[in-house]
Amino acid sequence: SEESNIISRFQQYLQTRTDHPTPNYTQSTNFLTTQANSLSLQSQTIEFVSGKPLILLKWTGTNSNLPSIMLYSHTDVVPAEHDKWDHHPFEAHVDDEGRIYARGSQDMKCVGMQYLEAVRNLKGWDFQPKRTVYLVFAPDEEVGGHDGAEKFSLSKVFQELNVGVVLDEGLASPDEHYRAFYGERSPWWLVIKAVGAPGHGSKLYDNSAMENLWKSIENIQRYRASQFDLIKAGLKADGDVVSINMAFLKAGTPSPTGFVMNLQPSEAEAGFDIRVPPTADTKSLERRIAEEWAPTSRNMSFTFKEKISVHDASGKPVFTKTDSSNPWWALLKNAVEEAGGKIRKPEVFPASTDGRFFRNLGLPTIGFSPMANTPILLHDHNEYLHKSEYLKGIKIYESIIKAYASFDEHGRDARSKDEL
Ligand SMILES: CSCC[C@H](NC=O)C(=O)O
Ligand SMILES: [Zn+2]
Ligand SMILES: [Zn+2]
Repeated sequence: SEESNIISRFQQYLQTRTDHPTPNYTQSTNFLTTQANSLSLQSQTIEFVSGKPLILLKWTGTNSNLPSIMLYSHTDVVPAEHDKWDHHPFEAHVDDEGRIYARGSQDMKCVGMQYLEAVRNLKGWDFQPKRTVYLVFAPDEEVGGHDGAEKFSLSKVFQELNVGVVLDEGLASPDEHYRAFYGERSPWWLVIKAVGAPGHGSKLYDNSAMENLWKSIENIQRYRASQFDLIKAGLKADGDVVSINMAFLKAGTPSPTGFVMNLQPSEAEAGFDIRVPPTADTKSLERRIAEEWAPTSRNMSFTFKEKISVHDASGKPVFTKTDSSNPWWALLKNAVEEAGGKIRKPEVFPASTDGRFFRNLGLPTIGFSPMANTPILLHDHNEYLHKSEYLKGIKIYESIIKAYASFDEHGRDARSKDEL
């Protein structure tokens, strides 16, 4: 039946082994270009970095002067610990309830495939887009996007697409409302290091490396709790506070049986994943890091493994407007509603997506993955998406693509008057 063909195509994509650390992009590229050919979409494979292909598909609009629509997704997925799953993460097993289990079923092979299925249906109904629609399948997102989306966003190829609006990934929603994202927090990956005099494990003295680091961790923990309390009290959403979590601790003097127990080490280090909302007071956070978390007065220093600015080149916080200055937001919301979906108030994405590279250019970019009634399982064991939600999502994209591709005002110029 038609439905089983749709599910089987999704399974085939899920079965491509694009998991890190060694994604097989040859497999995914072959699959996607076969799909593109079956839909008579022009396809191009571009390697900004050798071995990391980006697939660009084009559905030409009747009015190609209008800025185009870019339907963006990444092809790579995070690793999966096979033995901790109920079903093999790359088999795409469908259980009796209709849940499709696979790494990438939520993040975000669902979205990439739903774009294709929606285009297939629209073509079948002879829908003619006014705007050109591009489908982009990019590599490298899960490891930072520098060899995929970033190079693409800065390329001549991209410039020539004259993109007016970008759709990228969002998150599943446990309730019946879809979620959409107009911005995202920026990762600051902080490493703090303490040094101090070594000494006998029995001795109480000031200024050991461990003590110096410990004081920082205590301070960081208090700050973390203050941010988390805002969420717990219902005052702020996940994406609206600064999150900070310890990623590693590195200290101690190794011995054949573990660590030397009666020696206080002369160096100690800890790493933190900090996420900073677009409108955060970054100056005060930087001051906090330098003066409280890694003060030189306590023999400490710090470096960033990653520090993505929350600001654009002109110093303004990066986010996409969702007021009347951005017609793409209202078009999306209405299109989702017309297809029978409900959409929540737009939010700040708590982690990072490739969408940031396009938002940084000033392009309206909305993060959206149509998965309602679904637990958030991205990067988790037993990631799954229910068949019926997947199929519903295709209808949602048909509606969005129809609305976007038919919109014939010069949307890009209407986007944010104070930026022009
Ligand atoms: C700095 S790029 C990191 C990208 C990654 N994205 C999805 O999980 C994240 O950790 O948010
Ligand atoms: Zn993703
Ligand atoms: Zn991811």
